[in-house]
Order: sequence, then structure tokens, then C-alpha cells
Amino acid sequence: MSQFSSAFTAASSVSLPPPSFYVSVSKRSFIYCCSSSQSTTTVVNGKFDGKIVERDEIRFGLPSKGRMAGDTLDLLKDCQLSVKQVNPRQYVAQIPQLSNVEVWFQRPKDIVRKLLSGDLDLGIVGLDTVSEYGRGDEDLIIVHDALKYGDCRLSLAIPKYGIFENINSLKELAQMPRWTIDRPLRVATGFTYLGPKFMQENGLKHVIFSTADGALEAAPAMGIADAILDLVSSGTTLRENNLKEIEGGVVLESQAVLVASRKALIQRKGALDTTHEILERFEAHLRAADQFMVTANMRGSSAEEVAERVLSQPSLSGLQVRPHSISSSLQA
Ligand SMILES: Nc1ncnc2c1ncn2[C@@H]1O[C@H](COP(=O)(O)OP(=O)(O)OP(=O)(O)O)[C@@H](O)[C@H]1O
Ligand SMILES: O=P(O)(O)OC[C@H]1O[C@H](OP(=O)(O)OP(=O)(O)O)[C@H](O)[C@@H]1O
Repeated sequence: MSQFSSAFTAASSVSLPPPSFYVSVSKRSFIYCCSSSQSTTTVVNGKFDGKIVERDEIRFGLPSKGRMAGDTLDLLKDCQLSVKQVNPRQYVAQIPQLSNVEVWFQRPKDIVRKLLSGDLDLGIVGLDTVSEYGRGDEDLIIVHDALKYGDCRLSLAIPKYGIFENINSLKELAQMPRWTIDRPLRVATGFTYLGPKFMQENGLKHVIFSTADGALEAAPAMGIADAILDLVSSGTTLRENNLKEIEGGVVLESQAVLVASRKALIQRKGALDTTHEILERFEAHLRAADQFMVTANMRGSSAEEVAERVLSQPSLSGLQVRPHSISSSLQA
């Protein structure tokens, strides 16, 4: 994907039969059904019949806590979009510079679900979360795909020891003769959509998934799984648990993204203009973040002469100076 999607791009569309342990999920809505002999419970998220719910404000979902929360507020602040939250337990806030916007603090996965259900119009989350919970739904548009924080990768990891000692690539893992229909490769993951999709796309046939909410790196040593599929950033957790990544095992490179509901952009009054304004501020800030302005007082009769003098200094030889970028305020 390109660094910056000025023409909004849709998250890629995918369709896959759900893995056996996973509940049935339709393309447009998340429906989790849990039944026991005593009762049947149905929780419906993301019920959306195609027409947006009427309201005046644009709803912007931001991570309520976790790794993304602080950095998201910092980014907005750096873009002169100050989020006014009365107290941390209050989940609604305002951005005075965007009078038609209402901020709602939500867990990242709920931001994606609520974009799909039409309860939010815009949001900031990790690409991993959009990809996992968005499931390729075409209503989700990645408006900016590189907000430059929350960097991590979704990666397959196996033990460094035992039968995996000499296995260093996905190909080698797939070719191990021990994986059969009766004894499949067991993978522990929280990514129960992307995991099976990746395995299928890479031709691994005999794979079974288990899921947990955290500390997945313990699963191989506990004998619960052969491999794990989890987020990695520094790699410390893998190392500390005697696990290694393998060549070809990265499912997704992720960072924070700005995501929108296509229907909201098209149908909701003001949504497109507001999104453009946010996007322009982000882009201006992110471009400026790589640049430095050096202000110095130097004698010279013209900008060209000053530029020449700067470039002739060996200690400044790495500087790129264009005469027109030197603002001259010449004093008599
Ligand atoms: N090392 C990392 N481990 C996990 N997430 C990371 C890491 N580095 C960056 N991230 C980003 O942070 C997000 C995780 O944020 P957070 O901790 O709030 O969510 P979560 O744990 O998925 O949420 P929840 O607690 O609701 O399950 C990931 O989706 C990813 O985009
Ligand atoms: O490569 P690293 O920098 O070590 O980061 C990776 C770890 O961070 C995340 O876990 P988190 O800290 O969110 O805890 P969790 O396992 O309880 O989800 C992720 O699930 C990995 O376990």
C-alpha cells in the first residue's frame, strides 16, 4: 500500500469459509451466537441495512485505552486538534476546531465494528485491527495508511528448539511431513480471521487454531500449540519465550491508520469535508515531522552568497541548501 492514500482506498476484499471453531460471521454483520442446553444468547453487532442513521454530528472513534490511546491524542494535538475530554471515564469529547465532530472513545476493535454498523463515521486504529475485524468489508476506507505510530507486525512464530530447530521459513514449516489431518499444525492466535486466511493463501492445509486473549507466547512451552500468530514490535516477548519468527511468516505490517465508513463519507452531510480537513492536517504534520528549520544569523550581501558560505563549511557539508530557501533579512 502506498505511504499516503490521497485517493481513498478500500480495505481489500476477502472471503473465506470460517474456521471450524469460529462462529459464523456474515460479510456485512458480526453475529455471535452462543448456545447451551439452558439458554440461547444472540449478540448482534454491526447491523446495518445500507442507509445511514440520521444525525447532525460526525462521529470520530478514538482508542479509549491501550497502546494506541496516548499516541493518538498526541498526534491530534500536534495537528492543533485538541480533544477536550472532561474526565478520563467520560467517553465522549469535543474537538473545538471541528465544531461538527463528536469524539467517542472506544476499544480499537469496537471502533471497527461501529464503523461497520454506522454508529461511527471515522476512526483511528491499527491496520491489524481494521484487517481483522473489518474482514475486507468494502464499506471501510483507509483514508490515511501511515500515521507513523503503533508500528508492529502480525507474524507467525515457532519454537527455536526441538523439531523446529532447523525450520526457518514458512515453506519449510509447511513441508514438515508430520502435519496431517489427524495431527494438524496447532496455532494459537487472537487473529482468528487473518490467521486461517493467511494459512489458506500459503497452502498450509492441516492447520488448527486455538485462541486466547493474551500471553500467547506461553502456548508452545505449555504444549497447547506448535506455533503462535501474534503482534511483534521489539521482538523481546518472542525472545524471552524461546520463539523465533520465520521467513515468509509475516501476515501484515501494521501502524495506526485513519479509517472511515464509505457510506458516511458519501451520505452524511459534512463528513467528506471534515475528513479532508483532518487528512490535510495529518499530512501537513507528518511531512513537517521529517524536516528541520535552522535559523542562523550570517553576514552576506545576498541569499546566494550566504548559501555558498554555508555549503563551503566542511562541518555543514551534509546540508541541502537552495538559495531561495534562505530567507534574507539584510541589515545595513
Ligand atoms: N507490540 C505490540 N503488541 C500489540 N499491539 C501493538 C504492539 N505494537 C503496536 N501495537 C498496536 O496496538 C494495538 C493494540 O492496542 P490495545 O492494547 O489498545 O488493544 P488490544 O489489546 O487489541 O485491545 P483489547 O484490550 O480491547 O483486546 C494493536 O492492534 C496494534 O495496532
Ligand atoms: O515484540 P514485543 O515488543 O515484545 O511486543 C509483542 C507483545 O506485545 C503484545 O502483548 P501485550 O503487551 O499487549 O500483552 P498481552 O500478551 O497480554 O496481549 C503482543 O501480544 C506480544 O505479546
